[in-house]
Amino acid sequence: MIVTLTLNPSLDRTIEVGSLTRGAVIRAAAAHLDPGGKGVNVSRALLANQVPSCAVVPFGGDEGRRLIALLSAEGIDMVTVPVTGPTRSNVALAESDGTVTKVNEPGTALSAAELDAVAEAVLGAASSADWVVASGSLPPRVPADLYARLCRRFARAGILVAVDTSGPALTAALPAGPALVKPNREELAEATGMAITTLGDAVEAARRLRAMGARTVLASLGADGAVLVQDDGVWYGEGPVAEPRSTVGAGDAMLAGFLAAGACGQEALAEALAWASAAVALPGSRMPGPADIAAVRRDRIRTSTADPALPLRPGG
Ligand SMILES: Nc1ncnc2c1ncn2[C@@H]1O[C@H](COP(=O)(O)OP(=O)(O)O)[C@@H](O)[C@H]1O
Ligand SMILES: O=P(O)(O)OC[C@H]1O[C@](O)(COP(=O)(O)O)[C@@H](O)[C@@H]1O
Repeated sequence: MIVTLTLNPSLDRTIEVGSLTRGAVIRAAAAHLDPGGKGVNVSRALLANQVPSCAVVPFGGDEGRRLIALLSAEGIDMVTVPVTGPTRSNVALAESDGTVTKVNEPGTALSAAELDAVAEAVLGAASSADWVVASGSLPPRVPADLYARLCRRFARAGILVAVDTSGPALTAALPAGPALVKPNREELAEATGMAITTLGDAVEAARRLRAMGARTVLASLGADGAVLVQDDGVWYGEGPVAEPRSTVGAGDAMLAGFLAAGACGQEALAEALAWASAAVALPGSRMPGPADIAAVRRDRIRTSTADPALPLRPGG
């Protein structure tokens, strides 16, 4: 069973537009409201594919009640923790060329008592877990080493921890030896101080995260795919998507697919890419189900040992 912890969940509004012009009034082509936050999305993707998961979700205010209602409607198994501050809302502007601009609110601070209540909830839920996924940003004033403390606590219980976050929370978690980290290209560059312009740079940066303590690194590279670096090898893969609809949640779908496939080796990377490609073809942050994943052309998903010279798309 896979427990997810989302300390900073969100209501995710994805607004589809033709293209963005700053200062203009733009008529949206479509809009979607989804439950969100990275760990929540991992549980949503797992549920959509009948993989047992339990989401630990702090929630507050009318926004938080709306979030819980949306998750209940999807049938998510969850442990909810009421908190004082309102749950945040994030906005993603998805352009027709596949570009997504995200505006993520910081969220509201958790009191020490609320943080203890969340920790108790995740410790309780994790008693029968194989994995705990600590995913997403930390709310304001939550200590940056929180994920590190969870990693150490669960390591003592023999529970594997996956961390998907950024900035100081990621840097602080690495020495605690997380079993798996899932940085995107920007987070990989930020954590290592490297410029990531080729696949070789991504592999080297992932190797540096392993040297800092992570056991397995699944680094996602947007449209360029992903690279997997672990004890027994380095693999690269990509899953082209003919018409990208929304990339919001793609990384979370990737992480869910990787865990669902055993979190090790080339086959798990291929499955992760299939889940991510399926997510990108869906609107908003809708998580792909078996039919969406089956529709992904597996012949177009190529995994191989990494070619360091392969250039990545500019910017990324
Ligand atoms: N434009 C795209 N075309 C095809 N696949 C994509 C695209 N954007 C993202 N993906 C897939 O989703 C995965 C995660 O996307 P990425 O943006 O790297 O992570 P995150 O969502 O965590 O920031 C990528 O590794 C890739 O497999
Ligand atoms: O697009 P990604 O990186 O997979 O993350 C999707 C989720 O992350 C969020 O953007 C929140 O990210 P943060 O927790 O890092 O602020 C949610 O709005 C969304 O549900």
